[in-house]
Amino acid sequence: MTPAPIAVALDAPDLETAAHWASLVTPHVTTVKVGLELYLRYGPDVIASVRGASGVRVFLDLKLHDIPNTVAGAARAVARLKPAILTVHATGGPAMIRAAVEAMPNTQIAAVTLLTSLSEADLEQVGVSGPPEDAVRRLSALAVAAGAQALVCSPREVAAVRAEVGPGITLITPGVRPAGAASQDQARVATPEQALADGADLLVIGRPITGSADPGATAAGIAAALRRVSAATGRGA
Ligand SMILES: O=c1ccn([C@@H]2O[C@H](COP(=O)(O)O)[C@@H](O)[C@H]2O)c(=O)[nH]1
Repeated sequence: MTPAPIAVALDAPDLETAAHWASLVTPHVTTVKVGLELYLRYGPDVIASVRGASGVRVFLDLKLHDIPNTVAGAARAVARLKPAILTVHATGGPAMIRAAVEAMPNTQIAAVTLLTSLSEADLEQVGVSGPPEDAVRRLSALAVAAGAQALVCSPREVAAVRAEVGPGITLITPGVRPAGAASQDQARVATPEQALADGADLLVIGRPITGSADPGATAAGIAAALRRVSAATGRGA
């Protein structure tokens, strides 16, 4: 069975757990994601541990956000780890995004638009007023113009972003929750089926898989649901 376009977020407290989750889900998904919790605790060695023998694609979600020179240096520092994807914040601006792109020619630089944990009210508090979709579209256009090959947005905005940037850009959506699952600290969410049908290329899913009794079986179940959407719509999977 072809693995589904899912990046499982390995937000684990220790390396053994992360590597175990990775081994359980890799038959069913294309990608595993290493974020701040694991990377800051274990450093670069974590990448080889989760990549394991399967050689699964690793998405390094460091969400870099600093002046261009510093981001370029940070990107060069992780380039040897050969992540498939590295995140930077779109609000770092075009020069910062371009610095990351130029520093990592063999990695997709994904610009995070607005964190999926932020509600419209939260966004208002940090000075982003109006529908989140408007700011997400604007940041997407800016990031793509600066060279980003991928964008991170919520599944609620993915159709609008696709309309904005066209077919050539990889759209990555965290904030994915199977029907009936708790949204936890995510604010702008949709189901895996909806995210794929609306144009997402890669669905980031963490706790609904890793917090389940059987992460391998849960990943397999979501992958099967995505294949059904794909068969019906011709999208992804
Ligand atoms: O806007 C964003 C950007 C990144 N993330 C990351 O995705 C996962 C989501 O995990 P869940 O357990 O499925 O909520 C997590 O690693 C975040 O750091 C995001 O959620 N939103």
